[in-house]
Amino acid sequence: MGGTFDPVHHGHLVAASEVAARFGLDEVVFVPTGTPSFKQDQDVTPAEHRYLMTVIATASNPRFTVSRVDIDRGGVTFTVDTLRDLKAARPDAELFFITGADAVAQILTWKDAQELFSMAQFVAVTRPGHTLSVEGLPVDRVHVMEIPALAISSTDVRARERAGQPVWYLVPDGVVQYIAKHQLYRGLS
Ligand SMILES: Nc1ncnc2c1ncn2[C@@H]1O[C@H](COP(=O)(O)OP(=O)(O)OP(=O)(O)O)[C@@H](O)[C@H]1O
Ligand SMILES: O=C(O)c1ccc[n+]([C@@H]2O[C@H](COP(=O)([O-])O)[C@@H](O)[C@H]2O)c1
Repeated sequence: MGGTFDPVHHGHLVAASEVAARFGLDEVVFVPTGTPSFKQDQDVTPAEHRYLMTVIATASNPRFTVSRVDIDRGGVTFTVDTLRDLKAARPDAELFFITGADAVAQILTWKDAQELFSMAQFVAVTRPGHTLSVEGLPVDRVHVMEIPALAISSTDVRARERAGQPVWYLVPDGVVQYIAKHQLYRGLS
């Protein structure tokens, strides 16, 4: 599952769990972006914080792991590189790339877009207020999956932190504590 995870929240975790159940996946690898390609105009929290929060959030699920490939590669993150690195590490695996329908809606503008569809199947998870137009996308390689309505976003979590509002139960307890310990999101949008 690819995302900026700034921070990871229960919407991401429910989505990963639902997709794993629907497609019978052995493992869901959370891959926090290095420098997200479409968020270069935004302040993004340093990758090590996003990575550690994702490790904390997924630690209790034996099928959830976290990969550093996008962080360690450095530079702007492109999914074509993510998939190449994951495939190199697991040559026999059939890959499903999970991310939000809002992101998949723009997939034709991603780097090496046509190549992507031969490297993995794509699962676009929807959340309240986001739908996906599948026009122009190969229907046998892109699956849309509705996730039980969890209107949680990282943007909202950051805004709540900034405003001194609680984020308990929107993100895992360990992530609440990590945010407080490192005083994240006090000055970010
Ligand atoms: N509550 C949710 N339900 C289903 N999918 C979600 C939910 N929140 C995020 N996603 C999807 O997960 C993918 C990766 O998430 P990302 O790290 O960008 O989180 P986000 O909450 O969308 O962040 P931000 O608000 O900062 O844009 C996104 O493409 C997004 O659409
Ligand atoms: O490869 C690309 O060109 C590309 C462009 C935009 C987004 N992505 C990927 O889509 C996923 C969701 O991105 P984001 O910015 O919504 O967190 C994440 O894994 C990104 O690396 C990939």
